[in-house]
Amino acid sequence: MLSLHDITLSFTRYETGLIRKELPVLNGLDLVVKKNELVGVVGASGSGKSLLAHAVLGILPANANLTGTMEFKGAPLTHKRQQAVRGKEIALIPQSITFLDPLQRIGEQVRRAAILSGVDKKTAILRQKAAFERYQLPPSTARLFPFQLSGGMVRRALLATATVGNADLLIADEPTPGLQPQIVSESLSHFRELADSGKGVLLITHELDAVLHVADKIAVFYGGTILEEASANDFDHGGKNLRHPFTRALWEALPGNAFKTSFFSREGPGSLVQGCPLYQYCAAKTDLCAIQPPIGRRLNGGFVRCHNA
Ligand SMILES: Nc1ncnc2c1ncn2[C@@H]1O[C@H](COP(=O)(O)OP(=O)(O)OP(=O)(O)O)[C@@H](O)[C@H]1O
Ligand code: NI
Repeated sequence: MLSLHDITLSFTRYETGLIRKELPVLNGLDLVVKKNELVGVVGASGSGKSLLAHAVLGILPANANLTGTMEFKGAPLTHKRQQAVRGKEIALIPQSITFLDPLQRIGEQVRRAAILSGVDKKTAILRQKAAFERYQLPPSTARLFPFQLSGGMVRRALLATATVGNADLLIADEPTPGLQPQIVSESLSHFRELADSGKGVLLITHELDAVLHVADKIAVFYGGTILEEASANDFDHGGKNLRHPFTRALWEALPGNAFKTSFFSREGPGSLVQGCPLYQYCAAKTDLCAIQPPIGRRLNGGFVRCHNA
C-alpha cells in the first residue's frame, strides 16, 4: 500500500553571512506498509519520526529537501497526489494537537473529516456519533470548540477525526500520550481492527512496549534511518531472533527484562556520522563501523542495517 525507498531529508539553514548549512534528518530510509498490516515505527525523541509522517503526507516545511521515491497503492506519490489523497485515502493522527481547527466545533470537524473521505452527510453524522462513543467523548462535546476541551479530550477528538472516514492508510504519530490506559488500549485495538479489515496502519511511537502487542512488524528507527525491521514475533523467546544490537537493547529495556542503559542517547540534529550512527554507543562495534555506514540487507525474514549482524 505504501512503499518508501531511499528517503533522504535535510533542512537548509542560512547562518551569518548567508552560509548555507544542510541539516540531515532522514537518510536512505526504506519502509513498506502493506494492506492488512500494522507497522510500528519505534525511535527516540527527535530522530525524525514525525518528519517521516509529514513527508508521506506532503506537509513538510518549505526549507525541507526531500529525495527518494514514495509509492501509494502502486503509483508514485507525487505532491499533487499527496494533496488529493490527504484526509481521504491517507489519514493522519498528528502528534501536535494544533492540527485541529480552532474555529470549528469538534462535532463538525469530525463530520467534515468523514465527508471528505467520501461518505454522505447522513452517514457522517452516524459515524461521528460512533467515533465519539468509541473514544468516550460525551455527545455534548460535539458543540464545543477545541479550546474548551481538556488536553486528553483533544487527543481523543484527533483519534475520532482520523478514524471516522474510509482512509486506506492511517498514519498515527504518537497518538496516545497522556491518555488513560483503557483508552490507549482501545485505540490500539481499533488500529488493529482497521488493519484486519484491509487497511494499512503506520504507528509511530517511542514506546515499543505498547505497539508490540498489536503490530505485525516493527521498524526500529535511529539516526534518520531504519536499523532493523523485525516481525513482532522476533521479540519473543528472549529476543534471540532479533538482528541488531540496538533492537536487542530496546528489548532489554522492556518492562520485566534486564535493563542496560549503555545504548541509549538522545538523538539530535546533525548527529549523523560517517560510519554507523550507533558507533559511539555500540558494544559490538568493529573498526569498519567507524568509517562505513552499514548497508541495509534482508536477514532471516526481516531487514537489518548492521555490519555485524
Ligand atoms: N523546520 C525544521 N527546520 C530544521 N530542523 C527541524 C525542523 N523541523 C524539525 N526539525 C528537526 O528534525 C529533527 C526530527 O524531528 P521530528 O519531530 O521528526 O522528531 P520525532 O522523532 O518525531 O521526535 P518526537 O519523538 O519528540 O516526536 C529534530 O531534531 C528537529 O529539531
Ligand atoms: Ni514526533
